[in-house]
Formats: sequence, structure tokens, C-alpha cells
Amino acid sequence: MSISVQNISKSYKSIQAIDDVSFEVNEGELFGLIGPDGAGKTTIFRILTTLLLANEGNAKVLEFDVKQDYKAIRNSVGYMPGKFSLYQDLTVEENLTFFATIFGTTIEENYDLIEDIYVQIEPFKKRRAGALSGGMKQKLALCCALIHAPKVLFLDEPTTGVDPVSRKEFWQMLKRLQQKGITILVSTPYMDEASLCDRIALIQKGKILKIDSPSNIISKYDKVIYDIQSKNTHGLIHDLKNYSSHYSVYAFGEFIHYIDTNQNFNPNDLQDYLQQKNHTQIIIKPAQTTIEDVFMDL
Ligand SMILES: Nc1ncnc2c1ncn2[C@@H]1O[C@H](COP(=O)(O)OP(=O)(O)OP(=O)(O)O)[C@@H](O)[C@H]1O
Repeated sequence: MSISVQNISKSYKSIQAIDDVSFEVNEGELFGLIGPDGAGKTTIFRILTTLLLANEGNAKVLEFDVKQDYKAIRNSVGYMPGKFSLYQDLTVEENLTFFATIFGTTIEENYDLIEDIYVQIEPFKKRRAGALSGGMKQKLALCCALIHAPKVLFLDEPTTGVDPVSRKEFWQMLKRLQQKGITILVSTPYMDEASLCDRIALIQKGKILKIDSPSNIISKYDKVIYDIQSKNTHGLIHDLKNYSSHYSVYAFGEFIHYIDTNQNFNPNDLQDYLQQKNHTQIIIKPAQTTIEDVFMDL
């Protein structure tokens, strides 16, 4: 077991940031904390990286206790905080040297671990970190978190504000790091990234609502979702919400996702209803369930 969290709670004055959270991350696993802003993800990261004490519960990282063994944890984990963690006025190279030095190592010593990532930013090594693009900042921050060869890597919303191509590349990098034996706990508000993790915890309002592999979470979802479209999207949402047997209606990409309460739901009846409401170019077809759909129904 690389990470073990047992019944952790934390409040900031009257705000209950996390409430009785428990989960475990296996050695070498890529585990995702998936949830919207304010769900409590950063609080969990800060407790596990020994920057914040929980009010209740216990947590261990690499068998070290977050309270008693905080020094050992700090030496053996890498942390990439959500908010930009680099020194904006230092260059790429200076930032990396700084992080290597505080961990008593050098860039050369662990270069093989960061090489894949560093070669992409090396052409800009004399540029100040503050003048890098979002994707490049993210790669540099990852290099800095890796420079002391941590066994566990904590990545808090590493892809927030990063363009889709860089996001994709970033996840490919994470997979390669995982193959090198690093355990990774990553958080993201992007539901499409959830499917790239081995297991995920869906978290909302400080509580973990589900923990499983993305495929199990989807296959255990027992409702049938329909993709619905018509020429008048705004009116469609309104009319679907007024359909007497509707269960849920929400925009999903170019379609509306619709779930009916009736087990014997007949799409033709809904088609007739929408035609009566003067909708045209109506499409009703079964949709693929996604993690986002499961989340919407929690
Ligand atoms: N220092 C603090 N003082 C008071 N409230 C806080 C503090 N830090 C976090 N909170 C509150 O605790 C809750 C959980 O915040 P947290 O930052 O852990 O969530 P998050 O899932 O990481 O979201 P975000 O991406 O917005 O940071 C939120 O309601 C937040 O407003």
C-alpha cells in the first residue's frame, strides 16, 4: 500500500472541507481524485504531503504517518500543487537546479527520470518561468516535482488551464512515469481524464461518493441514457423537463442527455411529444454512459 487514508476530516472554521474520507492507493497505481472546484481535493493533498493537519483520522504515505513521520514523507514524495509552484523570476534551468539542491541532489543524478519531459522545455532553459506558456510551466513543475526521484507523486489539478493537446501529452507522460514504478495520486475536475486512471474516487462536498475503476463505475450504472437533439436546443431542454416521466435532463456536448423514470420508456412516445411541441430534426438514440453521467446522478 502506498497511500492509506482512514476517516480523515478537516474543517476550516465553519467550513467542513473534507468529511470522513477514506481510501487506499496501491503501489504503482495511478489513482484519480475526481470532483468539482471546492470538493476538497487540495485539502486532501495538503494533508498527505504533511502541509496541513487533519482534525480527525489517520493517513499514511509509504507506511509513514503524516503526523509523526512528516520529514520522511517530505523526502520521499513529489508534490505539484494546483496553483503554480515555480519561481517566476528564475529561469527554467534555475528552477530545476533550485529544487534539486533543496533535496540534496543534482539534475544529472536523476536525469533519466525527467529526460522525456525536460527535452521539451530545454530549448527555453534560459527563459524565466513566468514567461512560459501554461503547458510548458506544467512540464517544468512536473520536472521539479520529480527531480529527487520520489516514490509517490501528488499532482493537484495538473492540467487545469492547459490546452487539450498538452493535456493529452501530460497524461501520456504520467503513464510513462507509472511504468517506472512511481505511484501517482492526481486530481482533476475534467471527467474525461478520469478514464485514464486505474481507479478513481468521485468526490463532492468533502465526501467520497464512489471508488472503483472507471470501467466498473460505468458498467455498474443501471440507467439508460439517451442522446437527444432538435433544431431548437433551448426549447428542447425546457420541453424535456416538462415531459411527465423525465428523470434528468442536461446538456452534454452537442446533445441533451435524457433519462426517463419509466422502465418501459418508449422513445417513439417522446418523439411524438416533441413533434407536438413543434420540434424539428429530432434525434433520439441511446448514449454511451460516461463518468460525467454517473457524477451528475450522485
Ligand atoms: N484556508 C482556507 N480557509 C477557509 N476555507 C477553505 C480554505 N481552504 C479551502 N477552504 C474551503 O474548503 C473547501 C474545500 O476546498 P479545497 O481547496 O480542498 O477544494 P478543491 O476540490 O481542491 O477545489 P479547488 O480546485 O477550488 O481548490 C472549499 O469550500 C474551500 O472554499
